[in-house]
Amino acid sequence: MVQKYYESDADPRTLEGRTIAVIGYGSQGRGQALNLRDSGCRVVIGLRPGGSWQRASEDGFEVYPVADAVRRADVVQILLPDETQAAVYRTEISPHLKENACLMFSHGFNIHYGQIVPPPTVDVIMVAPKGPGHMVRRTYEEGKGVPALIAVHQDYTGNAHAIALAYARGIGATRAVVLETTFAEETETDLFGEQAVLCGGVTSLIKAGFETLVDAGYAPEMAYLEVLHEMKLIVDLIYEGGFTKMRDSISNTAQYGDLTRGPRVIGPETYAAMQEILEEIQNGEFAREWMLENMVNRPVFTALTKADEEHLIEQVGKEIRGFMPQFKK
Ligand SMILES: NC(=O)c1ccc[n+]([C@@H]2O[C@H](COP(=O)([O-])OP(=O)(O)OC[C@H]3O[C@@H](n4cnc5c(N)ncnc54)[C@H](O)[C@@H]3O)[C@@H](O)[C@H]2O)c1
Ligand SMILES: CC(C)(O)[C@@H](O)C(=O)O
Ligand SMILES: [Mg+2]
Ligand SMILES: [Mg+2]
Repeated sequence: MVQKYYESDADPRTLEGRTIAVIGYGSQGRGQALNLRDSGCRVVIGLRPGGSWQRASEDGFEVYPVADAVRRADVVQILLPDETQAAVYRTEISPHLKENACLMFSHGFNIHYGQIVPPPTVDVIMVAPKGPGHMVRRTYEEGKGVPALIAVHQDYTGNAHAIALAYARGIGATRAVVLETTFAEETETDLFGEQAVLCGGVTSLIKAGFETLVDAGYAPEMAYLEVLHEMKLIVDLIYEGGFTKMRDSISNTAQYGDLTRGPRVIGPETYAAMQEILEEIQNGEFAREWMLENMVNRPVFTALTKADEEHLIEQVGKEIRGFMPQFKK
């Protein structure tokens, strides 16, 4: 069984007197930094001038160029985009890391695929929230937490595990649950989850349902409510109580259709595709493709993003959400 940790397993005193430099102030950087500060930790932010700098200052943080933040820090949490971490690490982080410092990640990509090789004189750990950064913050503000994974890649000081647990507590994760893992397991399962199920799988499923209804002559607004808007309401029930709770809430007609038709949509072809996607992650092919895509200025990433932004479902969604009070800021 996987090792699980809760609030009482983490000692917040482990981080007392230590300065945490959060490098990057985007989705995870902002969420984690604000939670850590509210949990009593000393946090500074490392950034390049521009974009997020002003936001971090407005939120009341001391913001420094990356190298200066690293020089001040006992714990360096790298929350830059995965594809820029190695370059920034080489030029602005590695030369300034203190001996005995703790280098941290929220995703194992750069360590697992050998893009960053830290010196032996630092701890290397991961605290990876299992949720988007905005939810890491929102859930903490509600007094709850988003679960996280922790892993130790290198334990130079003998303190690496205690720091990971204390950090996980600082961002609110021990209010939910923290699981022990390895960099390899986190990297491979995280990439698989986002590609095949959470992001790639779900958006492709929604799009396929929407296009099928619209192509058959049904109103796009109807199709939107049916396959996108209601998705959240159904998933909320699954989230709260598994398939059983969701099926308790839907009609018997829906449940019979679910049980008999679902496997026709996600059939052997999908299982085979999932297997292939997992193998590309395990053998490094996806990582290589993503790194090369970045070297040539991301033509595929940009074109596919634009095509989806222009999809009818996005236009209809924007209009429909505009009428609904729950989406008004
Ligand atoms: N987005 C998520 O919810 C999520 C969830 C779990 C793990 N992660 C991991 O967290 C890490 C951060 O991802 P993110 O989605 O929060 O990133 P992001 O793109 O939202 O934010 C990146 C931040 O880094 C800054 N930045 C970019 N290039 C920089 C440079 N050269 N120098 C200095 N600052 C620079 C940006 O201004 C921004 O503040 C990644 O390892 C990712 O895999 C993300
Ligand atoms: C939020 C996700 C998808 O779970 C994360 O893994 C990411 O890469 O953004
Ligand atoms: Mg993830
Ligand atoms: Mg991910």
